[in-house]
Amino acid sequence: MALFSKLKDRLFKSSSRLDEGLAAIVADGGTSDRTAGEAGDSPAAAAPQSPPDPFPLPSDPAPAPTPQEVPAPDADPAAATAPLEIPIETPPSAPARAPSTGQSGGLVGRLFGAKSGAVVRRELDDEMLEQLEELLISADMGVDTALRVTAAMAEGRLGKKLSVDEIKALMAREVTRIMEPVAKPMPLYAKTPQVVLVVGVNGSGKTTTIGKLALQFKAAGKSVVIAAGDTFRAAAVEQLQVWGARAGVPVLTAPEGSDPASLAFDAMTKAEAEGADLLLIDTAGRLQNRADLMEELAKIIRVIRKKDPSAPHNTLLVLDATTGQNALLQVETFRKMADVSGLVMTKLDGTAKGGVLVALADKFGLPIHAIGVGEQIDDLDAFDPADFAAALTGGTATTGGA
Ligand SMILES: Nc1nc2c(ncn2[C@@H]2O[C@H](COP(=O)(O)OP(=O)(O)OP(=O)(O)O)[C@@H](O)[C@H]2O)c(=O)[nH]1
Repeated sequence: MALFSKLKDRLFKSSSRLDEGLAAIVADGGTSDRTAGEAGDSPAAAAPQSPPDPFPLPSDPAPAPTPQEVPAPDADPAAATAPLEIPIETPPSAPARAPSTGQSGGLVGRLFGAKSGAVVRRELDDEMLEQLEELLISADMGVDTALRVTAAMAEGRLGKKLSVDEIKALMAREVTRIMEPVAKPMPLYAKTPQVVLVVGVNGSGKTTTIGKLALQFKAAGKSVVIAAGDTFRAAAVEQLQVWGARAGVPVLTAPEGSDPASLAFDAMTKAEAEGADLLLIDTAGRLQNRADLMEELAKIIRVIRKKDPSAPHNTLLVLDATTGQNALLQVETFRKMADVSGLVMTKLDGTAKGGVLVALADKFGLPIHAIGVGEQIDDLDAFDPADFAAALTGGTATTGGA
């Protein structure tokens, strides 16, 4: 399945929450404008059961995101940050999903002109802005970011009448603006082996993400080695072996309970000897005992620097999007333990908390290298801000500068 359609389908929960909330906000004090050329009196025309797909995709499957080479003299940075070129047409003024109440003449039906062929618009005032803020906070965007987004939406528009679709498009544009600077694939360096330390709390999706990354790097022609650094949990090591086998990448393990730093050192030696391009090191994620974990990570870093003072070249923090605002705390905590260089957000499929990505981008500005949109090995996508914003808001894919 191509990237955007997957994201659009799977971020359904976030966008449906925003859809419903926006419909209610606009209905609260909005008035109908009958507009020429919009839905007519026929219920079939007014409340389409299958609205045209606002984001048609090319028939060819999209290629797996290709990691960016750094330094890459001929590389086009724009192409690198948006590895998938998906043509997006401007959708007609239809909601992303057919409003289920459209035929009943209920709230959403009225909004989308089910009976009257009219579009409901509401004047943008302070009260409406407050309601929009609350809606964004409920989608886990956080107070500060929600305020910033609504303030930008209001700029020059106070007193104007806006429809649900117009608000969605504005919202998507502001979200895109915030997200564009952080959409960066994980850089690849000329020096090998490139050491990638993968950190994050247990259950965030580290193992799965390492398997997915290994497959993508391998598909890009890189030789990859994985080190199972959570040596205290046999189950974690076994899982990583399963993912290594799926990706066709060797997984180096050490006896249960042995020193993870010593495994990391051995893995470096082996990766060097084998001329591997990348070494992905899994780590434990027991935040319950923060001091131990901090010491363990510090030791791994100390030891691999004996082999290569510039390592680790990337420290990826894997965050579970379903944890919502807690992801912000995890970033703060892991930044104290390691020099986090980028994020991978997992479980964006089926969460109503996708807004936390916007809060993360706004607060920390750390690159988002990839997003997990499912449990299968190919469910790791490059992060595309406009597609994300459209999927989150149910609005129109657009660029921040638009
Ligand atoms: N839906 C969905 N599930 C995911 C995604 N990424 C990981 N998971 C699931 O999340 C659960 C935990 O993933 P793991 O990769 O084992 O997480 P971990 O951080 O390695 O956890 P520990 O092994 O406990 O340290 C598994 O059931 C995965 O299938 C994703 O993008 N989407």
